[in-house]
Amino acid sequence: MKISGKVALITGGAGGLGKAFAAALLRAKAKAVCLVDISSRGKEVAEDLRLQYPPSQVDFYHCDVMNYDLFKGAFDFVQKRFGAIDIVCNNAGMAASDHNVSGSIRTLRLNLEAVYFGTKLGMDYMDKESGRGGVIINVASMAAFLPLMGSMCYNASKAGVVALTKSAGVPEQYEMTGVRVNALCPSFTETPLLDTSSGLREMIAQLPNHPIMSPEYVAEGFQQLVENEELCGAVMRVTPQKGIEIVPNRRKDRNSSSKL
Ligand SMILES: NC(=O)C1=CN([C@@H]2O[C@H](COP(=O)(O)OP(=O)(O)OC[C@H]3O[C@@H](n4cnc5c(N)ncnc54)[C@H](O)[C@@H]3O)[C@@H](O)[C@H]2O)C=CC1
Ligand SMILES: CCCCCC(=O)/C=C/C=C\C/C=C\C/C=C\CCCC(=O)O
Repeated sequence: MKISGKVALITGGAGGLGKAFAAALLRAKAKAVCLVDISSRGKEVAEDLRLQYPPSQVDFYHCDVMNYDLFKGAFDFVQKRFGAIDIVCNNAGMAASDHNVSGSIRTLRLNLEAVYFGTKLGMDYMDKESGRGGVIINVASMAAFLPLMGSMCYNASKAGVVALTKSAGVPEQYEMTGVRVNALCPSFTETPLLDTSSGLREMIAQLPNHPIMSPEYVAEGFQQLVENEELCGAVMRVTPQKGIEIVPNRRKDRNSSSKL
């Protein structure tokens, strides 16, 4: 998809990766980006991006994406204000250690359930019947493949996002909806999330060959998932070791006798 002139909605847009994704779209001349976030920091982030990237429009919509009705309100707001939605990025996320039961349950709800809400809403608003087609990028993590010790629910939520995205992005579905759905799986990236779990930075420092990536580098992968029309149901890894790569997809050929 050509980003120029398009309208995007990014959850967790006040955070490290969300801001970098918004900036990448704005550099590519998106018409408008709406940052959807539970943190009021989103107001300053939107103002900062607006000043950096005129004449694109940057809005902040305050909402908890774990509440379906409130999240739907964000879609209604963007649809009404700009007449269409083309790009949805389900990026809001959190982590909790296994010792923290309520935090772990909240992690599953935010990182997986809210991504389901955002994927469903993205399809409802962008499909060929009510919209003009579009693309949804769900932010998972390398933790979907290589579990981070001490955070079962974080790892499970991210593996769930990969499976959900593959299901939503099967070619048969795309033919009906005109909406591509892809997953982005970064390794450790320099954002405030790394400071929300005590001992995490020390744990990363002990991993061999695990430099922390910049959000701008991860945003290069994000932009490819948006722009490349070939990618649907795709899972992209972004790591300092192997760079930006698409995980081979065994179900790519819909005429293949094996659907596995
Ligand atoms: N930083 C890293 O090393 C990696 C991060 N990720 C994923 O990237 C995504 C973005 O994370 P970061 O930018 O790193 O973290 P961050 O903490 O900077 O940003 C997360 C944003 O989500 C927002 N948020 C939290 N709960 C919300 C809710 N209920 N409703 C709406 N917004 C909510 C926060 O206010 C924050 O602005 C997450 O899904 C995370 O799991 C994936 C791989 C690596
Ligand atoms: C190779 C896996 C890369 C995963 C990258 C990623 O998603 C990073 C997430 C950052 C923070 C949150 C994840 C889990 C933290 C929760 C608990 C860690 C407990 C640490 C401890 O001291 O036990």
